[in-house]
Amino acid sequence: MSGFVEELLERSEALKLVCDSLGFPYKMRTRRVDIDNACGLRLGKDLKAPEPHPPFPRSLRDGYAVRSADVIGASPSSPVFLRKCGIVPMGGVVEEPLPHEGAMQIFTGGILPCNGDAVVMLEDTEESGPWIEVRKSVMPGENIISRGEEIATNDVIAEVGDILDFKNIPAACGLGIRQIDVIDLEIGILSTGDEVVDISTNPLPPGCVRDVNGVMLHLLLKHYGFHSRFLGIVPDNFRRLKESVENSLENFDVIILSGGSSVSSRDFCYDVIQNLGDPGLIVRGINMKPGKPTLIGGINKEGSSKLVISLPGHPLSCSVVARVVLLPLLDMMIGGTRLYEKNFKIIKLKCLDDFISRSGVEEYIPVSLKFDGVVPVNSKSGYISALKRTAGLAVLPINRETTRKGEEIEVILW
Ligand SMILES: Nc1nc2c(c(=O)[nH]1)N[C@H]1C(S)=C(S)[C@@H](COP(=O)(O)OP(=O)(O)OC[C@H]3O[C@@H](n4cnc5c(N)ncnc54)[C@H](O)[C@@H]3O)O[C@H]1N2
Ligand code: MOO
Repeated sequence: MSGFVEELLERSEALKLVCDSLGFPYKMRTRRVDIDNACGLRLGKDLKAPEPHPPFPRSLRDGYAVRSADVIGASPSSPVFLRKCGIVPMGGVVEEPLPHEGAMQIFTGGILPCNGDAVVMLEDTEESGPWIEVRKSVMPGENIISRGEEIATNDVIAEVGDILDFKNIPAACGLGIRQIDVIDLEIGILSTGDEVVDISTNPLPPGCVRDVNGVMLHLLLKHYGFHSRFLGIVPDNFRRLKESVENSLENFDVIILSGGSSVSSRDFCYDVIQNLGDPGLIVRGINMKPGKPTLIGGINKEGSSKLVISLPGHPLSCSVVARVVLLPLLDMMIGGTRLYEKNFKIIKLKCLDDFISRSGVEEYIPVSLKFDGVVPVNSKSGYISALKRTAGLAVLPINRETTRKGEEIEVILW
């Protein structure tokens, strides 16, 4: 039994204390994967462009490559005549430079011939025998994209800790990258509680609950780019829990527990984390609602540190603490405060209803998103389906009571 907690840390104080105690950010292990298998993983090293993009100046239009100086002043009433001199083949290059007062036919995406610095669009021209009548002037660089204009060699196209997905993988592919170093972080999940049974249990014995938290944590981590392994359900027994956590720490960098973090005679997470070794328990309780019984600790072992975090058993509370405490810690572990701030985006939205809270504790209220603002989601910490109606969490600061309809509120999006 862990006894009652009088002094609770604020969430931000708790995060800082854990970072300092466990020496975040870590020098992370990485593993190399084919880019085809990288989606949904976290980048382990800054991804640098091996070549510029585009690697050559390309036309953005169908038309004629020209020297812009040759078509100064061209207009429908005063066209300029250029000599037609060949076609730029798609997927190939022309060796001959564009001569003075020459126009070379080019298609969208074609490589600009040497000496050409702009493209006149087809509709601003007329072909007449060996001549191209140009009816519009172009500026240098008009209708083209120059070599390296978007990405120069060695530009960082994604940073350590970024989730690899549809936003950055296509650019990496466009630059010829075939393999990517991703973060190699081993995360284990343990559910605790005599009443918690495997999700395959049917029918459910009276007094039992199927393990919602184990599944939720695994999927939530996956959604945010972390691979985890579910390690089973441990009964409310100090010796069994201690053994499970200690054995798991042999192979995992992070152990996430859920349940058994509160103050009853059946809650053993406190004692287990306290007895881990150095530093053991770092945070005992956070001044937030839900999430008060959150415990955070760790162990410094053979030059590397490991994190153990115990989340509240109630499923909705567990997911809220996972979002606002666990994920920030993982971000800080792999990429420091920079990555945490990048991923912990808070936006201000209009309340379409009153948000009732009490002063003295930071509250996180699940919200659903409407066209012009947010409304609180009707939920209790023991609910298991509230998340599906939840677009984010409204943050009611410690010193704030009710926020009224029409006022702005800060929201962390899922
Ligand atoms: N006297 C007090 N009682 C409670 C306090 C308190 O301050 N004083 N805090 C309450 C709060 S807040 C929370 S949150 C819970 C957290 O307690 P635990 O972390 O010890 O969680 P348990 O008691 O083990 O479980 C709570 C609840 O959640 C169910 N549960 C647990 N694990 C799972 C799982 N993997 N999947 C689905 N459901 C799970 C469990 O059966 C309980 O119903 O304590 C309050 N009490
Ligand atoms: O803190 Mo409990 O986590 O409010 O439901």
